[in-house]
Amino acid sequence: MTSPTRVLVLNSGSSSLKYQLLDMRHDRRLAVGLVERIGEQTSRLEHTCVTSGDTREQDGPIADHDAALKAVAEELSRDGVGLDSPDLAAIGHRVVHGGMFFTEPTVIDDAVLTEIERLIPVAPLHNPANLTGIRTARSLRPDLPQVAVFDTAFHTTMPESAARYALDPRIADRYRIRRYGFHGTSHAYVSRETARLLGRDPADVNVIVLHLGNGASASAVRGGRCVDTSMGLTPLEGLVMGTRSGDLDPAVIFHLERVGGMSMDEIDTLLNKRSGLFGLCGDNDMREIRRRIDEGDEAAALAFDIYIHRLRKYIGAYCAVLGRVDAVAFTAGVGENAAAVREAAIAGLESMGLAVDAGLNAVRSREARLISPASARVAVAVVPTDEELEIATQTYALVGTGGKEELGNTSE
Ligand SMILES: Nc1ncnc2c1ncn2[C@@H]1O[C@H](COP(=O)(O)OP(=O)(O)O)[C@@H](O)[C@H]1O
Ligand SMILES: CC(=O)OP(=O)(O)O
Ligand SMILES: [Mg+2]
Repeated sequence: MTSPTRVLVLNSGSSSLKYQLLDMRHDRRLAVGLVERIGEQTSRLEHTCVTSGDTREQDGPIADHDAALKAVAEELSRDGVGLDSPDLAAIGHRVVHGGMFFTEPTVIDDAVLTEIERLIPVAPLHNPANLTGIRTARSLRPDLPQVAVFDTAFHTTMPESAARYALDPRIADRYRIRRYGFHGTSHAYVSRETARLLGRDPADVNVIVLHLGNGASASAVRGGRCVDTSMGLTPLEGLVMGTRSGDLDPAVIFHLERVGGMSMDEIDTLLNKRSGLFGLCGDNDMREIRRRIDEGDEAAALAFDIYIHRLRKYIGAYCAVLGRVDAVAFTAGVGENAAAVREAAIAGLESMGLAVDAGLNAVRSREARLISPASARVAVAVVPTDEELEIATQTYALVGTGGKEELGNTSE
């Protein structure tokens, strides 16, 4: 019997589940989909069978990630590519926090699950959802290798000068407090694709990657290795995000507790879920914010300005960290789609070799593309991320043909 060549990738977010089924041997996507607003009354599943081009939608409450994955499994079965298929080689899971321990994609066993669980306090929005996805997938196919691909892994190359906070190392080490960074799968993929777009070897290229989704982070990548990134111990540090504050004076927390009378849990919820763009203006979707700005809404305009100001500070900082910058790459929901964000982030930076061509910036496309004028010293690019493809590639490299025997896989 020929070896199975398909990989199912699960990217569980705090309230969403994105998934893709890929055939790695033939380099083909078979199915893609998304479950949104998990846990609310208005959940929605959108499933596309790529081979037939059919899209099916399902509206109605989906209680948790367990129910979401079971609904996805049913959709895949309807297309004849269910989880019971002998063609499935593995399931690859995005796991947000891998701490110090996981620097590589890892086949999941009970010990790995325990370690991911132990990291919940430093990724409270993400690791619980990732764990539910893994447990449900294991219950549906206990015989199949399940692989964890960690958001933190790409950032483990950061030098100590960037990874450490200015804290007494005895305290930092005891509590494993350091800057881990997140969205690493995306930063790795996008920095490599940017080099490819420039027709250069990733080892020779220095890139600033701006991953601007609901969560947002920037990274400085020198020759394919991360040397700094904006998220820290948890995904709260750095840029202004959809609902997260990003950087603030840590004394704000003391002040809210001592003067505002808030509990630590209330402050945690405030900073993670009710801050950022949402906290500033009541909306976390950049499309809605731009629409409100066009109607003259001042709160939306100020939220946009604060978002852009922080982003520009990180671009400047990472120019200094890298010394020589070859490209700035915009990616994820906002970075790929919001031309106004890209324009405002780069405006007036000609002295740093950065500029955006208005015509190129206005083009809408799913392809990686340059948006800087031909004369610019530094390339500015839009490079769509594909965390699922990257997770599938890493998963298949670990358990696909060759690795299978070693793992003692008995899926046939
Ligand atoms: N056409 C668009 N214009 C501006 N912003 C967009 C557009 N499409 C999506 N976005 C932004 O992208 C965000 C989602 O990005 P995404 O990378 O999918 O985030 P996540 O993976 O964190 O859920 C939305 O909240 C919205 O702000
Ligand atoms: C780590 C993180 O912030 O992830 P997301 O953008 O999916 O919330
Ligand atoms: Mg994302």
